[in-house]
Amino acid sequence: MHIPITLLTGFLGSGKTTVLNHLVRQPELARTLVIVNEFGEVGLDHLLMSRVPDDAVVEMSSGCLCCTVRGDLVSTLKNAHWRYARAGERQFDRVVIETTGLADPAPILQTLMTVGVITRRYRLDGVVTVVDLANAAATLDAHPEAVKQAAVADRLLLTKGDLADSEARLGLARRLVAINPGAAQVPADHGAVDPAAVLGLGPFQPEAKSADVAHWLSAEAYGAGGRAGGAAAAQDREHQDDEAPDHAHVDDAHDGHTHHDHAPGHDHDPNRHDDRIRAFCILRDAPLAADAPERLMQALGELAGPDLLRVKGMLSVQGRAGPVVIHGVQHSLSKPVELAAWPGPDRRSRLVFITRDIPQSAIAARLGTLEA
Ligand SMILES: Nc1nc2c(ncn2[C@@H]2O[C@H](COP(=O)(O)OP(=O)(O)OP(=O)(O)O)[C@@H](O)[C@H]2O)c(=O)[nH]1
Repeated sequence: MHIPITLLTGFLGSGKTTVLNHLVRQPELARTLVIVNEFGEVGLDHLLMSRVPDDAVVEMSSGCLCCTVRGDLVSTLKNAHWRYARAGERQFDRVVIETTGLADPAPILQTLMTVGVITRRYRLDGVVTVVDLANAAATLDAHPEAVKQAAVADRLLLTKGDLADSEARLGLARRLVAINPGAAQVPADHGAVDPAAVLGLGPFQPEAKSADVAHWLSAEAYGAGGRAGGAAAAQDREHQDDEAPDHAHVDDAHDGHTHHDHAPGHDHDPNRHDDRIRAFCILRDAPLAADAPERLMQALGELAGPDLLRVKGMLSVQGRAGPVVIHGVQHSLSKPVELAAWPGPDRRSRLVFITRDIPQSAIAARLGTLEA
């Protein structure tokens, strides 16, 4: 069984360590290997995590995780089996990696998704991005990496709500919806968050209920929900060029804080990095041709690069009982995997994209006809 890895990323000083300190005290994370990237000489995070058993923390001080220590990350994960074992038995069942603030998450994700010694034993469970409500607006304006961190997230944890007024909180929630409509926004005041809100986010868990796959895809948050199949639904939808989506996909199951934000269009400042971000869903009503997954992966391979921030898809393919699931981050694409069952009656193929500067029309043209 593959060991799930959660990537905890977020803006500088946003509260990642505070979140992690809370999480590692929860019983659900009792058998978790925490890998912390330290930057500079003072192992502050390590001190803050003093209650984590020493052998569960790997401190890597050789530099920024995204650029210089991927080799360390690979060897740490490769060796973890025997290094964190007692009497020959591995002492952890999951991994959380905390990245340095403002690290570009893409190279780390690429490492986790594509390096053979990792993918043989581990699977990426989810990307959790911590967003500091007090400072995020300025951070998003100043740092394209911050926008990227929000765009690749499966879940957004909102910290420092106590330091932001309600207008600022709402404005930021809307802005994050525009960047990443599928990622639920969960408050994490002073790091307090339900482990269920950050674990089990991936689509490939054997024990997962099939409904979780739909949750993972969140196509409805991209404007693809609530419509029956049929010819009228066959057209592609793009909501993002000029408008923010209709509603935030906010995870109210785990935290009890529900915001159903209705997001109008956002201001258009050409200097804002997030104005280059587009989020859209491409739908296909009819089952796709048997070779569509391969053709799709080839087309996505040509599109893959720094501007393909995130793609997730659930495909209906002729001759397959369950949906075929794909996903990718920038340069890295997962292999298509067939799931045992559909999560519900909606059997349309759905592909959700978050891109930078790539319009839906360009993607649709590249994908071409995938139907039989
Ligand atoms: N008021 C308030 N402060 C918070 C909250 N969450 C975290 N903090 C504080 O924010 C500061 C930064 O938190 P850290 O957890 O160190 O942030 P980090 O993201 O790990 O920081 P770097 O690793 O340096 O990027 C600390 O002083 C925390 O106590 C919150 O919800 N409210």
